[in-house]
Amino acid sequence: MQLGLIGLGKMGGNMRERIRRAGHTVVGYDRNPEVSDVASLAELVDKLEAPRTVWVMVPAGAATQSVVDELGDLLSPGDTVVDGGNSRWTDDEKHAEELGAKGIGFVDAGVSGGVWGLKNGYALMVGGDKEHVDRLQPIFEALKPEGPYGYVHAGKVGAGHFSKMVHNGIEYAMMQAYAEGWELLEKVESVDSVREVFRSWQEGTVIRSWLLDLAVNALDEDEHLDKLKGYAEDSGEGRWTVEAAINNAVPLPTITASLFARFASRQDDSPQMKMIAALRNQFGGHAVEAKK
Ligand SMILES: O=C(O)[C@H](O)[C@@H](O)[C@H](O)[C@H](O)COP(=O)(O)O
Repeated sequence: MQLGLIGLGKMGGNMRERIRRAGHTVVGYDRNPEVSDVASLAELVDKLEAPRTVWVMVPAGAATQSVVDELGDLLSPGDTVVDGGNSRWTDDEKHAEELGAKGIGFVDAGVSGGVWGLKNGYALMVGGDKEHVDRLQPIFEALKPEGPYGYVHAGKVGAGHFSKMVHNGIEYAMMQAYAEGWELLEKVESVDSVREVFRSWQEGTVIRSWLLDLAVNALDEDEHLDKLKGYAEDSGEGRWTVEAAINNAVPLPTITASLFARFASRQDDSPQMKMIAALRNQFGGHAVEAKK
């Protein structure tokens, strides 16, 4: 099958390789000419036979919107666009409507696997109409892991990205739980090597997981994580998970706390703890530490 693939960064570049290894033809476009197969989106569209399928793998938000807009002008009725980025699910309905008005199909695909996807495959959570999703089956087969799972047609447009968003919310909470356990173990003198405790958990325990394996990898590289600053960014999906929970009145205390822990990591000196120190001092005369 032929596929146009837009965005050849860490994810898209490896996906092009995995799809090619499965015997398909991929025409890739990236703003960086060194990795791009064609010079423009128009050339990419020209190189594909109708009905075309074009997979968008660029950052969520404005970048994805601008590519979808351009594709809406370049593609023809009967073609299909797939958004495989970490887009907000509410953008999917908009994109499906905008493209649908021109007779172009739209599929949203949540893609998980990170930099390991080329080797292990990418887990895919897909949303869209069956006719559009079915057309993409050969590509989904090429990308997904080899086992029986790792792919789901989760529902209508938006369901793929909504599922991936919740996956990422769970990812935040699991990482936070391992991180908290690690910090506590590091604190006590009775444990000789936290790394070896983590390693022992990789087999037989209730909490074994790929994230745990990756934590052991990280500790093998830097046993006490001395080389890192305790600072974590977020790309949006944790926030959207919490927003969706509020909109649906679903309690998500753990995922919400793990998102807020990242915000706290970006503060060198906590403004709210200043207020707490000030109030303890006001009502109880408790000592405060002066800023140096
Ligand atoms: O399943 C995955 O492969 C990851 O979740 C992937 O999608 C990415 O690493 C996250 O988007 C990072 O998200 P944050 O920047 O929000 O931690």
